[in-house]
Amino acid sequence: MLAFSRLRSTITSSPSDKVLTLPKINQAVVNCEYAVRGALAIRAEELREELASKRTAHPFAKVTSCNIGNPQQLGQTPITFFRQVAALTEYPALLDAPGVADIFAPDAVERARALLQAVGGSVGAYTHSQGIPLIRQNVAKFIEERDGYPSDPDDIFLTAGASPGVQLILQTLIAHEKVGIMIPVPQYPLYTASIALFRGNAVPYFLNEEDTWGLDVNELIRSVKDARANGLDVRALCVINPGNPTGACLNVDNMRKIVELCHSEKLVLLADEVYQTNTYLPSVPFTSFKKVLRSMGPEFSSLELVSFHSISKGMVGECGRRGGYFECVGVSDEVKEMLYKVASISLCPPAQGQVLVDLMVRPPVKGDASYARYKEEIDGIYESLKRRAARLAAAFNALPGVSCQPAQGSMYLFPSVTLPQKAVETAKAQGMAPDALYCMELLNETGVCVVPGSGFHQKKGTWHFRSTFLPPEKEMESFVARIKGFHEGFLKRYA
Ligand SMILES: Cc1ncc(COP(=O)(O)O)c(CN[C@@H]2CONC2=O)c1O
Repeated sequence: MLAFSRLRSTITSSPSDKVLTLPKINQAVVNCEYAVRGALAIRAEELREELASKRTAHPFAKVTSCNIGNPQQLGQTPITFFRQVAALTEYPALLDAPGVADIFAPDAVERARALLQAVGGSVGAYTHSQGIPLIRQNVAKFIEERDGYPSDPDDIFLTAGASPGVQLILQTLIAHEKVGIMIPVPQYPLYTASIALFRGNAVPYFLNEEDTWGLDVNELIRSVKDARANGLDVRALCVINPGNPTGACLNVDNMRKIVELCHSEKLVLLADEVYQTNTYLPSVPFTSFKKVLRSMGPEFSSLELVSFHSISKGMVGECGRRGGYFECVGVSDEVKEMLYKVASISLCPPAQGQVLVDLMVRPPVKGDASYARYKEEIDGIYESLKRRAARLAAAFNALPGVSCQPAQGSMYLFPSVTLPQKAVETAKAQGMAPDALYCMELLNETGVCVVPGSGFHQKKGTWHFRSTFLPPEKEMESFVARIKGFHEGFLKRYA
């Protein structure tokens, strides 16, 4: 992939001949930013190309992408049952081929037949724009069994990952340029990028690092009142639980207060719950906002809640397949029809992504032929994530000037780093954030790609970086040693 800077320099015709020039295109496109795949990721790709072509020597043999929660890029094995079903739906001739039983489990063959029937015979066909009805029914059943409250398949929209679902809701909410959407700081930049793209206003509320990145409802009240006092039409509150980049998990009492606030301030609650199975502390298990909302009784039933989920995270990690859903409750039928209309412009979410959503919400159960292997694989990935989270947090905390909250959930650590004044000044002279300088030098020296905290927004005067804890366990010690060596060298260089 050509880095954008190099690509731009190859265009030779004069800008006046062109329509597609930066000054002329939609400035919302120019202004939006998505740090997870920003300058660091572009540089990482350049380094990958240089290593592959052996054009340039580097003090490392490979680039380790810890900038993105992409488990299978770092060696995580896909779940066997999921891939067996996907393979059979992709090539139905296998279903009746001789010897099929020697390779595929009987319940995989059975599920593939059922899914092929549900998609009308081929995963190559367009599906219903809201998603295959059978799969939406299974999602609703999953939600009911998880929460203990009814879920309606007509409230479920299957999507090409959670991202397009989030963007559809934000686009629908941002009716004019004074609309405000409350987002956590630090936040996952899908939100700030999309709000900018749709010309809305990000209304920050600050998470409390000293309280393991807790969400103080008084800060929410301050945020919404300040924004409204400044003339913004604040319409929604986005909560990421478990958090990205912080990994923080909300407790039920905190969630009840958030629901009460949304109800009293007439805010749509956007609950991003893509990491709902990535929780590592028994003291803070995952509870959905849907369950909390319904448990609070009919007084709150009018609250508009949109909850997002994805096949990209958890122990599934099927990011590239593009599957997910959102459930919208308390939303009027006429607005749901508008959501359907916009969804239908893109025709349908990927059929194979929908297949994986079905498998995620309806995995093998006790007594199924594939259950033992499925459980062993899921538990193995889960326990390994827990160990890696703890190991890397301890390694970061052992670095001078670094403080890292434990990962209660998700796939990331977000340590704060105290940077020498000389580094701060050097960064500013180079027109970059100090933590971006730190991350770029880390990448160039070790091949480890992380994301600077400035890409997630952070409290003024603090510097952070976000790293996944996804490197394979067998590489973790060398990974930690590389970061430790760099960090000590960086402090010496800028002492
Ligand atoms: C909180 C959150 N919401 C939504 C998404 C979108 O996921 P899908 O569109 O794939 O369903 C992500 C992806 N996480 C990004 C991608 O990897 N690292 C990140 O921070 C996320 O972290």
